[in-house]
Amino acid sequence: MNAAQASGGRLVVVSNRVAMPREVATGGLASAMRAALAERGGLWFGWSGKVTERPQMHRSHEGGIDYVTIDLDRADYCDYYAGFANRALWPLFHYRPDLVDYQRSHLEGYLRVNRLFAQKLAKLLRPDDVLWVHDYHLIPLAAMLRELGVRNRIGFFLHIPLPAAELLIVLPRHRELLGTLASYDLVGLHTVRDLRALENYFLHEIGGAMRPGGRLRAPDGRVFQAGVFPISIDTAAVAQAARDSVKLPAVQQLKESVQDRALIIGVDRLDYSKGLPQRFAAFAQLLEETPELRQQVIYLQIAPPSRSDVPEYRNLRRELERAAGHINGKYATPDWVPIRYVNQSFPHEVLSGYYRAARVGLVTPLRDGMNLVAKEYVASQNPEDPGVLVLSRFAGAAQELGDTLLVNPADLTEVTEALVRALSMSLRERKARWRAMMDVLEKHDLTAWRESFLEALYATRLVQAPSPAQAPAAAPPSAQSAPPAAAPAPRASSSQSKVAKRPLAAPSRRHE
Ligand SMILES: O=P(O)(O)OC[C@H]1O[C@H](O[C@H]2O[C@H](CO)[C@@H](O)[C@H](O)[C@H]2O)[C@H](O)[C@@H](O)[C@@H]1O
Ligand SMILES: O=c1ccn([C@@H]2O[C@H](COP(=O)(O)OP(=O)(O)O)[C@@H](O)[C@H]2O)c(=O)[nH]1
Repeated sequence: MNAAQASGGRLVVVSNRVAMPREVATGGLASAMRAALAERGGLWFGWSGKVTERPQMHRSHEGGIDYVTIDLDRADYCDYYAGFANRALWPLFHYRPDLVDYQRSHLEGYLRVNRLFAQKLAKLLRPDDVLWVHDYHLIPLAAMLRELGVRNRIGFFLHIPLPAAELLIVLPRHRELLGTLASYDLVGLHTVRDLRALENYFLHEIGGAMRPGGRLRAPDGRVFQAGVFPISIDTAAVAQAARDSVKLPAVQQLKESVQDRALIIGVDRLDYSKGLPQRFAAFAQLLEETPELRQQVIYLQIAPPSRSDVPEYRNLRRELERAAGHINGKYATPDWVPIRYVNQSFPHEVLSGYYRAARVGLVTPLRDGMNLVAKEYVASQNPEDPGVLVLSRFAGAAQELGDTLLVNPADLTEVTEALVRALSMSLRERKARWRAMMDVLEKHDLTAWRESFLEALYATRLVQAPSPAQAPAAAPPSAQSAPPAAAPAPRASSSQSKVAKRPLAAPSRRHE
């Protein structure tokens, strides 16, 4: 039993995306948290995925998990999700400042929805609950909960990359927004590179200071812990699902249609961060430069549409349709089509069978927080005849899966050469590389990720204070920015603080 279980407190997960039972969860965060909560039970709070005129709150209980979700009205959805989160934060954090479309109204909507989440959630909390907030949609949530008097332990995990400070400062009001990270007890990131970016930003842009043990002190004295926690998959379950997948008609049909050709597979949300145009171009280059492979390979790209209300995503879809049509038109023969481009999502069981049927897993994002598909591909392989992963060095997964073929996705020739190498790799080398990566994934699986994060969250402080269920509705001012009890820190003088005095706040919208 770990510290979190020993406490007896509920785990309360808060994320924009909630994977409801029986829904296909296309997105790493949703699939990972569903598995984590299924193991331990708890409450999952977030957006229902619905956009309605009259937003409602929905409650249900299944498989040991309480689900509480809220709808968004059109304005909130547009400003918060399709606006600030996915047109400002997402492109910037994925090193695409050229795609950032910052609008003040979007930021206001983002703050409005965070405040709405804080108000609804605060009423549901118990004193010993441990909160785990996820991702870039909800950066200021802890600060807003603290304003409402919530003193519970709150951890935050960023699922996407944290870019260098030079990029973060492009965001208007970045100090006010990112400074609120100090209201968490623990901030987790996927890689050491992300952690260094956070430390560097806090030191040089916020005016914070490093404290012993990987803690950071904000200018107002708040201290929080920061650490690296690479997310993972339920390795044993994925491997078992892949073994069982032979029975699935969908998997049998794919294998029959491929016959004895080599299958290359890609599985990605239709997102510009995933490097799909470059990947299609690399595959075209492979066919052009290696004519002997024509007829011998099939590239299956599964790409469920994502964030279609954001123009860049719609443009990408059109671009890929054109590219796939062009490549197939040029190289296809009456009995062979080189690219199978599928804008549909599949359940995990089917995907694991598809991964196992593929000689090559092609995962070439331009930037990616982690990329769980890379890990799922490895875990799904047949140990006696494993396929080869070709992986972008800019995916967080590359930090752990160094035994794969690492490529720079912008270098089409490098990707093409890696594909040739993967397709011709000896069984002996494939087995050796696969075993090394599987050792990593068996040790660092989803349970290990969750436990290490929660252990670290528990270690941040020892004293619990009452939650709003017991505390007055509005906490006294002194409680609002108190540093963690086990980590008291001197308060900086107000002149030292680079964080703007005006708090990030927006009028809250009525919500029924
Ligand atoms: O919720 P959506 O807007 O439909 O997007 C799906 C998710 O995409 C992102 O996933 C990230 O989390 C993965 C797990 O840590 C990680 O492997 C991947 O690299 C990230 O891109 C996003 O961060 C989630 O919030 C979304 O739910
Ligand atoms: O048709 C699909 C496509 C993707 N996924 C899942 O969606 C997640 C994608 O996570 P990843 O970290 O690779 O990228 P993200 O989409 O979160 O950026 C993985 O668990 C995939 O198995 C799925 O279940 N069905």
